[in-house]
Amino acid sequence: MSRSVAPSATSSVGDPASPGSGLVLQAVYLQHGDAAETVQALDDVHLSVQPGELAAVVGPSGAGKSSLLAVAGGLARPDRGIVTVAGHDMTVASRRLRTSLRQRHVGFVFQSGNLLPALTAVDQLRLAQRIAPRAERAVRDPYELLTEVGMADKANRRPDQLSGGERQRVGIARALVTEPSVLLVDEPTAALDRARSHDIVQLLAREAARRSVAVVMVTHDHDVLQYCDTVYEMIDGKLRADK
Ligand SMILES: Nc1ncnc2c1ncn2[C@@H]1O[C@H](COP(=O)(O)OP(=O)(O)OP(=O)(O)O)[C@@H](O)[C@H]1O
Repeated sequence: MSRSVAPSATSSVGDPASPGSGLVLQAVYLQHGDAAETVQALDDVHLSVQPGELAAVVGPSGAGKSSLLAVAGGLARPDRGIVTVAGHDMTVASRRLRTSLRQRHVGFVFQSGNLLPALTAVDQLRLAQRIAPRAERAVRDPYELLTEVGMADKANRRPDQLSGGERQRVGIARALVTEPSVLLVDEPTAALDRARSHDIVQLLAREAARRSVAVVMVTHDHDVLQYCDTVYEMIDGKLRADK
């Protein structure tokens, strides 16, 4: 199965908002810059990603994809609009409350895994558990998760003893260890060859479905879109759906 990205006529996409589950963005605007020069990074963005769904976002450099992830994860506050994660408002004024909501409900996976060099794979997961809010700490057995992502036999290796694809697997397991409702994934295949890229995105699709996590993946890799439930294209801050 292969999919192509065909922009729709409007920038309003996704199923109707369903507060209480997954990720919902409604009429979200975000500007960067100052009075002298401003960039409309997000321009009336609507998006709804259900639990268990893997949604891909493609688009040219500077289109607003990272801004979308930042707003979805509560790292940035939009100028206008609504962002909810598992029914929780991520646009709340207090930075402290946003941080707490992010720790409880959002997981991030970065381009290169973003692992700590000195820690073994299993310790990366243990540390994530330790710094999570109390309620999320003991929810998953790190070894069980590493087994699930195919890394059981390398649980005691440090990042420099792992391949790029293996580091990415550990990064995914680490993001899932606190059982987030939403997983935000930035270019997970950028450093991988074709076969490893397919493995990683298939793993994301499987984990999204198995754990009922709403996953948003930013990617330039059109080759892996076949594993995604939905594909969106971002251009000049506007999000459009794949037909
Ligand atoms: N802190 C900032 N100050 C000013 N402009 C910014 C800032 N951050 C991002 N921008 C601008 O906002 C727009 C969207 O940037 P963003 O990083 O979201 O794009 P992107 O689609 O993720 O790009 P890439 O694929 O290159 O990572 C770009 O025009 C960028 O130059």
